[in-house]
Amino acid sequence: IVEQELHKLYTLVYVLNKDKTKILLGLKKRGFGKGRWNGFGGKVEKGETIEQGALRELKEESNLDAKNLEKKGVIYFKFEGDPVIMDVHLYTTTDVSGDLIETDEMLPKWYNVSDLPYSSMWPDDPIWHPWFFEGKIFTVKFFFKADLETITGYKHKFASSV
Ligand SMILES: Nc1nc(SCCc2ccccc2)c2[nH]cnc2n1
Repeated sequence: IVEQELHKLYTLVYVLNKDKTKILLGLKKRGFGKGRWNGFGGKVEKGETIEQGALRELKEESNLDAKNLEKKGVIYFKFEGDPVIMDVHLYTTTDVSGDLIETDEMLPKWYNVSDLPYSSMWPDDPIWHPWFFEGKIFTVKFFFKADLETITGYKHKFASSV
């Protein structure tokens, strides 16, 4: 029998300053990824596009409105024992308005891109961040153990620049 893969859509938005020396991260205060610094994002809901979901999550979690989002790729996460693959659609923006606030989801903080708190971030981040900061557009799939900590493998592709 052909086993169908189950996918669930998510977004992840990174706000950078104009000269891309600083990046806005949020410390997740509850739920999935609690205790880790990350971009802003979450589930894409019924009736919204992926991009609308990204804008909504950024607003809900930081109070920032992004004028436009730049698509950087998709990161797929497969966790051992869980049939559902997470499709995390990755965006950046340098064009935001609104007053940054702490929400019950996220504690925001600006970091120098050269000095990110990787020991308190997801273990895959240092693997794909270099591609991301080099402006590459990529897809990458990570295989995790059920501990949400151990990466057993990954494979990636770069989008053709054409
Ligand atoms: N950087 C990063 N982000 C995520 S989830 C981001 C999307 C999300 C999903 C659910 C709630 C809020 C946000 C990761 N998962 C496994 N490694 C990971 N790395």
